[in-house]
Amino acid sequence: MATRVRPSNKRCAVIGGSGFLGRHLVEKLLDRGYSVSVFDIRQSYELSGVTFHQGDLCDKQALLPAMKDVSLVFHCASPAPASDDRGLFERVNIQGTRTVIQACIEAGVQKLVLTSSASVVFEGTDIKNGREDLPYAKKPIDYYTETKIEQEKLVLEACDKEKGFLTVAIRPHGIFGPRDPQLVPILVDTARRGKMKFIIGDGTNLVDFTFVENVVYGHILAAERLRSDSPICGKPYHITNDEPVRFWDFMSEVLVGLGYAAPRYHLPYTLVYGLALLLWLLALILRPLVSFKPTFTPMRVALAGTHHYYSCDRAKQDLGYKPVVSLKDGIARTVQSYPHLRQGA
Ligand SMILES: NC(=O)C1=CN([C@@H]2O[C@H](COP(=O)(O)OP(=O)(O)OC[C@H]3O[C@@H](n4cnc5c(N)ncnc54)[C@H](OP(=O)(O)O)[C@@H]3O)[C@@H](O)[C@H]2O)C=CC1
Ligand SMILES: CC(C)CCC[C@@H](C)[C@H]1CC[C@H]2C3=C(CC[C@]12C)[C@@]1(C)CCC(=O)C[C@@H]1CC3
Repeated sequence: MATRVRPSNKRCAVIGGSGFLGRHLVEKLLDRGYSVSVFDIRQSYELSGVTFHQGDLCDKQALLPAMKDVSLVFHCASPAPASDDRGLFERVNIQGTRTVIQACIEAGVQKLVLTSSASVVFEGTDIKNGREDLPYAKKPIDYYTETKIEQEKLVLEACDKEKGFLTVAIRPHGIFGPRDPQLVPILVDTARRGKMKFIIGDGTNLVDFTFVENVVYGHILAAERLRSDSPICGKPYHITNDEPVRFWDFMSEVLVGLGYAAPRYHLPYTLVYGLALLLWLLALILRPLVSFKPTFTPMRVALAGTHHYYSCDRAKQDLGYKPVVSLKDGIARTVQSYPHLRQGA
């Protein structure tokens, strides 16, 4: 009888390992002595100790070789939230996640850690110190969020202690840090086009921004604590910097750090949201004729003008989580890492 190689505890796969969070996770896993197999639609770097498998996660046959002899899988791939391609989100986040689960089970993987999002409970209105028991958004703000909800449900429902397949979901919020492709680049692009002069609302809304290394730490703690006798099986966990900050203070600190002026003039939230909605509708109607992408989408306006911060007490209690990098240090390291985005560069 052929003996099955028992997957090594220190061998894992990162789906989405070429992306912003994925690559930081891979680097930390290597530091901690793991050998890593990366599965991604693109290969963005080379690193010793990492085996790359390029492919679409919707393709089980492509996934299986990346999971060979692997006991632990991190799934942090998703189309970019800025896309408005509903079909793509459904195919990758929902069908693709089903395929990931099937491939894990077929390959004998024991643990699956999903990168979900705290936004799965956000409907565009204030959330203050939201806990994990808030209901999923009934009216998600976009297709990205809609499909992240389904994705999280699929992964958590697949947790099966009897079969030895354990799952957990990490819900980060507003990840930032070196190599982030969206938050700082979008902010700087908006500033360079002279559109970062206005504060939406009164500017006092509190938001979580989470330094990427804290998000990575939360993932690794969850993976290492995931055992059939632990309380974390099949549960979601908020991972934040645990330092809610005024949205506009955070934006101003990054902008000023990079040499741009901080926004100063206030605009009423409802006015900007209404205009963003109108523009979004216009873009939809005119899509067959002209294609334009408004800067202030309803989703961005909602994120910029409301409170949305989350409690990470559950992660502190069950995972022993505590942020490893403060917001102040995270911002300083982020600003330093973008010399090419400085004013005048
Ligand atoms: N950034 C944030 O603020 C937050 C992110 N998250 C979640 O964290 C995770 C990582 O996000 P982030 O690192 O910012 O995103 P990135 O876009 O940087 O990384 C995602 C990676 O997945 C790849 N990918 C996309 N589709 C497929 C596919 N079909 N098959 C294989 N690989 C694919 C992407 O390739 P390509 O770039 O070519 O599409 C990219 O390399 C996501 O699940 C996201 O939902 C949650 C909360 C906040
Ligand atoms: C144009 C400006 C008013 C705002 C520019 C900054 C935004 C690009 C970012 C501010 C909050 C960010 C955020 C996300 C993406 C980038 C921002 C909108 C997410 C939607 C990314 C994916 C998630 O799961 C949730 C994030 C919430 C915060």
